[in-house]
Formats: sequence, structure tokens, C-alpha cells
Amino acid sequence: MILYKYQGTGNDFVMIDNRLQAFPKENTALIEKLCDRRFGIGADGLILLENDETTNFKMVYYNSDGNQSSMCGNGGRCLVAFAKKLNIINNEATFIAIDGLHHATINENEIVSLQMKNVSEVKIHDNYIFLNTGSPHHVQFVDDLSNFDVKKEGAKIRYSYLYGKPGSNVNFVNQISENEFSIRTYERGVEDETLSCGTGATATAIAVKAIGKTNSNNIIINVQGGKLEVSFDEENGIFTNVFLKGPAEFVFEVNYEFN
Ligand SMILES: N[C@@H](CCC[C@H](N)C(=O)O)C(=O)O
Repeated sequence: MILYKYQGTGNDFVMIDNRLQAFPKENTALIEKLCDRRFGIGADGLILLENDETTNFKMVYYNSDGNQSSMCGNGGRCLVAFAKKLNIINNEATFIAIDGLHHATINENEIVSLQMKNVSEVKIHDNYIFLNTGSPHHVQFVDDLSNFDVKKEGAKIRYSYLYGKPGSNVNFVNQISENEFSIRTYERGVEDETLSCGTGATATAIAVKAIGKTNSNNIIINVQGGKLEVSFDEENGIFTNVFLKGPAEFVFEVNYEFN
């Protein structure tokens, strides 16, 4: 089977064209092995592109631990680029994912802009914010982001009483200017820091607006693997027309034999 590797600001994925349902998707150990950086191809997650009756395709997302999970923003952007490579779409797509319908466009520089779900609930606490942008996200400001132990502190929060068994992704944030922020993210299901998280960047942009750290509706989010842009409309605490924009790049393809 031909497997493809894509990355979006360093968040990397194994992509599989599963329109013929040939991939053994119940095989958690196989998915985990394919994502393993020593024994497999290596990735933060694995994504199946499948047929859908009413949209261009369906996205099925697995974390690198082999388990199916909630929405992946960077993965969704990479899947749109993959659908273009497979000639399923040209520069526009509508697809279905676990959190509902998504629209996306690809511009002349191959930058993918993906519409994310509307957000109507932002829980603001004394020193953190929690919201769901397709996946659950804890957002917390820290003083020295570069030297922060994201894996250790992220794991503490992810497994804390705050989020119980399902857990949460955890974003640590620093403000750079009125509309620019830097984040580092601990991802559940990878159980480590990743170089970028699209739903995390989206959650951070909405959170900083919700708590008044910015007046902008167009926010740059620096991640460890590059730059993402998040824009939205806001009315009475409801965030609509939420778009996540950034590069989504093909890395390589390989003919892989399962055993
Ligand atoms: N990397 C992703 C988020 C993937 C899902 C997450 N690990 C979870 O299980 O909640 C992104 O780009 O959004």
C-alpha cells in the first residue's frame, strides 16, 4: 500500500487513501507502529481519506498512540493538500470530519485555509482558559516560554483532576505584540510536545480575544514549526467564521508492506 507523509508547520502525519477500505483501521498496534519514529514511518498522527456521499471526502484521524481521536486542524489542512494531489479536488474542498462539516481553500502559494467549527463556550478561569475547537484545549500564559518544560508541565495538567479520563491538550502561551502570540503545545494521544497544533493555535487565538489580551480578529500564532494565522468573527462571545491558515506540505511517499 502506498503511504504518504505530510506536515503542516512541523505537525506530521501518515496519509492513506482509504477510498477502497483496504486499510485495517481497527489495528491500533499497526497505526501506532506506523507513527513510531524508530520502528515505523514516524508521525504525530495517521489520517485516512475516505469516501463520503455528500462532500468531497471524509477525514478519519488517529493520534500516534493508535487511537481514533477528535479533530486535528493541521491534519485537516494536510488532508486537503493530499486530496488535491489525488485529484479529488482542485483548490476548494468540503469534507466531513468527526466534529462536522469543513470548508477549505488552497491559495496560489499552496497555503491551506481551513474553516474550523464555531465556538460558543469559552471557560475563563483565574490562570487558564478552556475551550473546544474540535479538540479540547487548556490555554495558559507562562513567563519564559522558551525554557518551559512543556512535556512535564503539560502532562501534569493533561492528567489532572481538571480533565479526568478524556484529558485535554495543553497550550502554553506568550504574547509578542497586539496580534501575535507564541505557543508550545502538549498533545494528548502523542503524550509529548509537538511542533504545532492547529486546533491549539485556534483555541489560543480565541482565548486571547475572549480575555481581552487583543482586540484583533486576525491573530498570528508562532508555533515551534512555523507560523499559523487564525481569523474569526465574534459577537456576544460567539466565534464564527473561524479560519486556520498555514502551509501543508507533501514530504514523501513510500510503498509499505504490512506484516
Ligand atoms: N495536532 C492536532 C490535534 C490532534 C488531536 C489531539 N491530539 C487530541 O487528541 O485532542 C491539531 O493540529 O489540531
